[in-house]
Amino acid sequence: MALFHVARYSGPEAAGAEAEAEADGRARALLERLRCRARERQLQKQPPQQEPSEPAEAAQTAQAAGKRRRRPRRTRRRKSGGAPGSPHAPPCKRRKADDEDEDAGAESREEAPAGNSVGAEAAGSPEGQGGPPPEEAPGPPAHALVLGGFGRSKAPKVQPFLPAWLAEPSCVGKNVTEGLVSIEDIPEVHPDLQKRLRAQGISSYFPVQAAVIPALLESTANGFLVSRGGYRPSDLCVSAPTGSGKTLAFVIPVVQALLRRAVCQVRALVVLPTKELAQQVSNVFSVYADATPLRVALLTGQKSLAKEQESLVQDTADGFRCLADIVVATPGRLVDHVEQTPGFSLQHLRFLVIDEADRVIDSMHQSWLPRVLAAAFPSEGTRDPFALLQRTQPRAVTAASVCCPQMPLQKLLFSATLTQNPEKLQQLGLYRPRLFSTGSVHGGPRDADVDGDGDSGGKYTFPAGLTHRYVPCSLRLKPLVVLHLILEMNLSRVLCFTNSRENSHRLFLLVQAFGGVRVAEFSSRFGPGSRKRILKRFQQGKIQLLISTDATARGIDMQGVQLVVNYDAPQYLRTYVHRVGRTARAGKSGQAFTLLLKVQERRFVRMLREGGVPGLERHDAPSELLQPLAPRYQEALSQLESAVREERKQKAA
Ligand SMILES: Nc1ncnc2c1ncn2[C@@H]1O[C@H](COP(=O)(O)OP(=O)(O)OP(=O)(O)O)[C@@H](O)[C@H]1O
Repeated sequence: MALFHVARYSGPEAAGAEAEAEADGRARALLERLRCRARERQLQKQPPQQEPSEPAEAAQTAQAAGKRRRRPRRTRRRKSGGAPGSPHAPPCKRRKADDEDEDAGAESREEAPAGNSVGAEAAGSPEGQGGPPPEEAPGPPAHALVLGGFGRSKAPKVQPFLPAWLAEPSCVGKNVTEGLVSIEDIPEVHPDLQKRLRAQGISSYFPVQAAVIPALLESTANGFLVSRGGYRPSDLCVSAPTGSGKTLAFVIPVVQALLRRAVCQVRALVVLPTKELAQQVSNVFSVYADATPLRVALLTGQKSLAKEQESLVQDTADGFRCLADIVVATPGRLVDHVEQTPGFSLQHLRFLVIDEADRVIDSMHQSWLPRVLAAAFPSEGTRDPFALLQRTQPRAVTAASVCCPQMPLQKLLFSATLTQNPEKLQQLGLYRPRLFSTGSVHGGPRDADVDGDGDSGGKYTFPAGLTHRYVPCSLRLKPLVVLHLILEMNLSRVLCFTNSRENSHRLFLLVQAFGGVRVAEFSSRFGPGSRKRILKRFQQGKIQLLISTDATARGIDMQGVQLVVNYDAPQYLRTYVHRVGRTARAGKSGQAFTLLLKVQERRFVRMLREGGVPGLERHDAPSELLQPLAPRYQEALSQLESAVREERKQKAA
């Protein structure tokens, strides 16, 4: 079968003759079509029983008419675009011309229906004079689908169809300084924990805590086994801004629920994406579990596997004894223990908390969750037949399934940028999930380009005390602008993000060579111990400018960060949300500056506008203000060069 039709160009005369013949043919076809139509109309007027053979004939005629009706379009196309392969029409242009022609045709068809054009042409024909006026020409049958208008009409935006639990979340207040609920107003919280909260300087709950804590406590009101009404508790998803107190929203109810436990078993597992975050959350658990019999274990790889194993299980004469009620872990290290630690059991797990859940979902390819679930729900063969609680995967409720008590495993997901993509959430196997969210039902940025994963599903909520600015500048002047901002504003705690550890290191060397700023860098170049020390020194105010990769962008709670500088603009909104969220935490104010090259400006401004950033201001760094720093900067640049050369030599040696 030929894929292309090649028409040979046979000179202007031939082309003219061909055009004439074509025009003639078109006129004949049109005439024939009008005749057919007139015949059809006549037939319609006559009762069918008078002419038994007519339907078939009419069908044939209609078919013929249909065939003929298609012909003019083909000729028109040939006429306007030239023959395929013709030198007058290069292939790609021709296709465009075809499209335009088709579009225009479609549009004209919509504006002036087929009947009209026929009518116009029929005005000059004998049948046309005798026939009904064009507007009386029968249109397509009511049930027929009329295609067309693809070109110009604006396609309506496709709204994602969300399941009810995502479409109708329980709304949580956005602003942590408004709608606070005093500690006494949630009497369900254990008095000892209330005392602890007050000792930490907390007198009221932030909105997300006031919403989530009672909901979680309700699901454990009847003990570990079932929630109110005897049903399995719902899994919870919580989406609230950075610094809005999500950590306490799960720490308080988990600690309270476990207070009643008789035997030490791993009953709460908290999974976080980085070591630093896991350490931070473990510290918070320790504060609230301190005066209780509950024990917290941290599994991140900061200590050796053997040391971590010692904190988890004890090998006794009667068998293994569990030493931890709450385990806080990073996914990789958790899997190591599931596979290599004898006696480490997750069969009594009651809570699985996934903090920074969207990031953890992104790392689902590491398949840590199936392994954890396999350990939590043992298969038939590996189940202890004498265990009091026989645990099975959640399934349809039947008389048989409720006859013996089951320890439910409740999943709790937290993030400032929780995915709204039902398909991604489905990977977690959530049971009757419930969403707590500060945002409206998300329908904003298409995750794909704003977030890179196509799933934020909407605009994000930012801390109310955060101001967003961008500084247009050239690549050469970026470091100078950072120095200018710090020195001009006289800031004591600034966090500066770059997109790579190389960029962080170079900027660090440059600022160090410039002098006058207490600077440090933070990236995967350093081991866990050094990283911990750097963060501590930053917390203590010993470091004025911390230059970091995205390793500190998520979840890290550092007190008193006044300014976040995006030295390298983040590619995705989700990254921006977390980076700038290191300031303006817990109702405080803070500033975020993003340095933008000319080529980045448009996309970035659009991304933030679509992402729900409340007012992005432009901040110019005029050259007269940068000028006084220039000589020192030039000197620092030459020092940087020699420092880099030196480092290369050392690496090569
Ligand atoms: N009710 C409260 N009153 C006062 N401060 C609080 C309260 N709850 C939490 N905080 C403080 O607010 C800060 C931020 O809390 P937290 O780290 O839990 O925020 P987050 O929502 O998890 O932020 P991120 O999304 O960045 O991880 C912490 O320093 C915490 O001690």
